This record gives sequence, structure tokens and C-alpha cells, in this order.
Amino acid sequence: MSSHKGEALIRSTGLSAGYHGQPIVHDLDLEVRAGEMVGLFGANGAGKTTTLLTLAGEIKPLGGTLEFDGAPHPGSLHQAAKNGLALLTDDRSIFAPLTVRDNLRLGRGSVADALSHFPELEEHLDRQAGLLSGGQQQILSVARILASQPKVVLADELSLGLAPLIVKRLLAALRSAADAGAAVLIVEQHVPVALSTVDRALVLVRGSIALESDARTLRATPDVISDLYLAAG
Ligand SMILES: Nc1ncnc2c1ncn2[C@@H]1O[C@H](COP(=O)(O)OP(=O)(O)OP(=O)(O)O)[C@@H](O)[C@H]1O
Repeated sequence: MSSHKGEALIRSTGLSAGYHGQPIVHDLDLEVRAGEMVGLFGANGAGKTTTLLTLAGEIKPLGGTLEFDGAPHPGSLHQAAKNGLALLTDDRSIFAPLTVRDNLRLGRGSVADALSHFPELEEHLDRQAGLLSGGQQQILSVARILASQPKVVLADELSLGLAPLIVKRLLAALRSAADAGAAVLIVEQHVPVALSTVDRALVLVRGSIALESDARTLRATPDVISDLYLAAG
């Protein structure tokens, strides 16, 4: 596990965010440091995706400030991505007609770096990506991103609909990226698996942080998060 001593690579202060001028997320102070992996939890509609998309630069904040890598956020995902921010979603952004190798070549990192994160892809390098299973496709898209050695990884339910073993595998790869110095923030439905991987957890209730705790404490008191989910209903 990391020492949590890195600098904050992504930070929001007093952030409010939402759609059409209506805030969904209120007064959010959040930071993820280099070497740290943080879980963002909350019931459906709590504002997790809105938070991630705003941190990524996909949605303009309605208020507050955003910093990325020690400087004001450039304001767009396109620009932030060029500077080392990666947004991962469950949409498995692969090019189905191309081989696994060519998919990896299209990324910002090398094929060798991608394989260092997911050696199991090696035997599939010459297969058409569209013929892989859903889990393998997600592994491919995460491998391509991690090969680029992003400074910040924002992962939104990337394990949606995948088998538990694949979920563990993906989370372990993100953990390794954090251990190598990235700041990783994940939204994940599989709370127990996520809690066994992250350093720290935040729980959103109706767009505000209702709980912030180190993961070790929450692993010992598993009902705390589910109670907050129920309270939000
Ligand atoms: N494009 C949009 N336009 C307007 N409202 C939206 C939009 N996207 C999401 N919302 C609303 O914002 C609120 C928070 O949604 P968000 O997706 O951030 O929550 P979430 O915590 O990620 O939930 P889930 O676990 O269901 O994905 C919801 O009430 C949702 O209906």
C-alpha cells in the first residue's frame, strides 16, 4: 500500500456541479494524492458520475475550483487527457475490427507497457478485439490507458456487468498504477471488493460527502456504508 505522501494530483474545493445550471453535487472538497487510490461510493443518483465527469473536465463546474497536477484544471477533458488525466468508463472504448495489438498501438503508451499491466493479453494480440469477451475488452481498454502512465485515473463503474474475477483483476491493476505513483479515484458498485483495494473512501449522499474514512476502518464496520445508502433512499 502507498504511503499517501504524494502531492494532490486532482483536487476540488467548494465544487458544485450539475446540469442546466442546477447543482447535483454541492460544496465538494476532494483530493486524491499521488500513490493513493480512493473509492467514491453512494446510492443511485447520489452524484458519483457527475463528480467524476466534472473532475475529468467533461462537465463545466457550476462553482468552486478544480486543480489538476498542481495547476488550475485546463477545463476540458481533451486538454487534461493530453496532460495525463485518464477517464475510464464501462463503455469499453475499443476498435472492434482491429486486432488487440493494433488497439494497443493506438494508445499513448507502448504495447510492452500494456502487457506489463495485463500479461494475459499477450496470447490474444493477433485476435480481433471485437471477438474478445466483455471482460477481455474491458481489460484491453484499461491496459491501453495504463500503458500511457496517466497521472490521474478516474474510473466510473468500469466493472459493470463483469464477472467477479475480472473485477478483482481490474481493481488490482488500478491499485498497481496507484502504487507506481498515480492518483486513482474509482466509482464502484462492488463495495466490499473496492474497499479491499482502496486506501480511503468517500460516501456521497444527495451530492454531498456524508462520510470520509480510511478503508481499513470501513472494512471493520461494513454496515456503515450500506446504512448511508439506505438513508439516501
Ligand atoms: N445529462 C444529465 N442531465 C440532467 N440530469 C442528469 C444528467 N445526468 C445525470 N443527471 C441527474 O443527476 C443526478 C445524479 O446522477 P449521477 O449519474 O451523477 O449519479 P450516480 O451517483 O453516478 O448514480 P448511478 O449510480 O445511478 O450512476 C441524477 O438525479 C440524474 O438523474
